[in-house]
Amino acid sequence: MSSLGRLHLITDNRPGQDPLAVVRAALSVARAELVVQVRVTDETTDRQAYDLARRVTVLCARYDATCLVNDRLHVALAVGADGGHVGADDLPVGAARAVLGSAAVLGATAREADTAVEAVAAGASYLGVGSVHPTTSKEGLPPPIGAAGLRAVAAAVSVPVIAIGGVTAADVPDLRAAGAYGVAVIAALSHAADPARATAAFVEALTC
Ligand SMILES: Cc1ncc(COP(=O)(O)OP(=O)(O)O)c(N)n1
Ligand SMILES: Cc1nc(C(=O)O)sc1CCOP(=O)(O)O
Ligand SMILES: [Mg+2]
Repeated sequence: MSSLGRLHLITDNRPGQDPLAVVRAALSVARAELVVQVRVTDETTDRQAYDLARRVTVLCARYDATCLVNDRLHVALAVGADGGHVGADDLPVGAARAVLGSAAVLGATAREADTAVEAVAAGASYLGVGSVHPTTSKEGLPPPIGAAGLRAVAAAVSVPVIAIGGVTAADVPDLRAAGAYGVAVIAALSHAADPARATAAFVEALTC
């Protein structure tokens, strides 16, 4: 069985957000079960992304948690992160694998079985699959694929499938039943009144 964490916290560094506070709270509860994916806005400079990713990498190391960097693989390499995540507008999966090396964790976004199989063949070690539900955290996405779409992708691959898009802790049982290994969230943790408590609800649902 894969040792990849089942709860993926994707950072939100939009104005008014405090990504490091959310990461600290989530790590204190989920510990090594947490994967933090450092995702920054397009307006964020590489220097700012580097500073955030460096801090997150240090925090994750204290808990033996995994730190990934979204899109900006040079930042992942520069801070010594565990790997990265790429989608359709980023480096192709094979190129990303070549950049990160064979030992890195490499996630790829997939919405259908055929692209999922291609991504795994090109070197993806897990897949981010969605959006399973409507989300307010990313614009311009195709319609949600639901649990049925997730099931079709999960049945086609043997790497961990991480469900993404409008996921709450209450959704976890259905998503696991559809083949999800874990979930990736922004709002459910970053916009929670109590991120530590919200993390605990996810951990319980993912590990029971
Ligand atoms: C776990 C996970 N799944 C999917 C995505 C989306 O990646 P991408 O399609 O490249 O979109 P951006 O996040 O870069 O806007 C993800 N980041 N993580
Ligand atoms: C970054 C991202 N990618 C998605 C995809 O479907 O590819 S959905 C998404 C946003 C997920 O945030 P929330 O948990 O707040 O819905
Ligand atoms: Mg991307």
